[in-house]
Amino acid sequence: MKIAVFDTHSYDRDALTLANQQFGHELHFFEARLTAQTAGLASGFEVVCPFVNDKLNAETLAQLYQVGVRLIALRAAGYNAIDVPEARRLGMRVVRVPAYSPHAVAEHAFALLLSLVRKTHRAYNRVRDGNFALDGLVGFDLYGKTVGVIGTGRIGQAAIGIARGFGCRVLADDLYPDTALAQAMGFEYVPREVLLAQSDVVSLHLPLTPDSRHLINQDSLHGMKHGAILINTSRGALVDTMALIQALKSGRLGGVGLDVYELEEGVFFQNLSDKPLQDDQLARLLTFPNVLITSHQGFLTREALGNIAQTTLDNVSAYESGKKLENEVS
Ligand SMILES: NC(=O)c1ccc[n+]([C@@H]2O[C@H](COP(=O)([O-])OP(=O)(O)OC[C@H]3O[C@@H](n4cnc5c(N)ncnc54)[C@H](O)[C@@H]3O)[C@@H](O)[C@H]2O)c1
Repeated sequence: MKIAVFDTHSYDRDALTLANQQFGHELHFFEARLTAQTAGLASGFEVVCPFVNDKLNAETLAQLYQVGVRLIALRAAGYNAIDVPEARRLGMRVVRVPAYSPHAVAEHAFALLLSLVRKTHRAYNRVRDGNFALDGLVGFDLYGKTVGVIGTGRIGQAAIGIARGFGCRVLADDLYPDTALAQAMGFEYVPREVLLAQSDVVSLHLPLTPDSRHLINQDSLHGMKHGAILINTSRGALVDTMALIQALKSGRLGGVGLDVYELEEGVFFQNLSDKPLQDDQLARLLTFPNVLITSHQGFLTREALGNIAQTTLDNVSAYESGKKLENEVS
């Protein structure tokens, strides 16, 4: 099938082109993000392939429908940027890649955590500047500490496995606790307030939904242990950024690792290095020495990119041959 791939970067093109040798679809790559303004580029395509921050709201969907698009093959897991009920109302189907490498994201969460705990992001710059002093670089052992994991799905479970490997006690919270899993992996489900109050590290691994928006807010931040570290590799809007900045200013939090950010759309995935940063909240976050931000790269491993490409093209082939769409968003 002819597929219009939006928001394409070199790593998407490489992975999709390689995987497509086995499928034989006709791939057209557009660098533009998919919006109401760019939806016209999909004219003549029955399938569009957007990425995680492409905003498929009612306006964009109407434009896509008008130019003949009938399948949205999202090459990501989280579909919070797509108005799925509206797509269904128009008669368009939405497929996604529910799992591609939970380890990629969980390992990235720990990359952020370990850097913050041992201050390697600061040590790296110091040593390169010829400063070999250690003052201000005192960290702490992860061994024996308590890690709180919110969301015990695929990525949460991978994160729990890593935390257990470090010798951490793990507390967890999920809408649907799996006690057999907890027993097998050696962790404990507790009410969220208890998790926040007892954890030295809190890591978020749940989807963004109307219920989970600003789950970490002024109240929950006050309920966290003094000096705790917060890691968010899930979705930016799980955290109220203004409240986070206040908690950092007051010194309550020991560190924050973010791979996602509430207002990342239009900033993350772009090279804006020759322009003044327009987002004052992001600029403020970047001033804290104990904040480490990456630009939504949790998924960016060779394994994950290969799996994303494979499942995306497989989803399109299933649609083309009228098979059941296993990865349809309902
Ligand atoms: N940084 C990245 O590159 C990247 C890549 C992939 C996924 N993600 C994010 O990670 C999230 C988790 O992915 P996953 O594959 O583990 O998903 P999953 O569906 O396997 O697990 C999510 C878990 O969260 C739980 N949950 C849902 N709402 C909750 C709530 N309000 N409170 C407590 N628990 C709740 C669910 O019951 C489920 O167990 C995705 O939704 C996505 O936003 C980020």
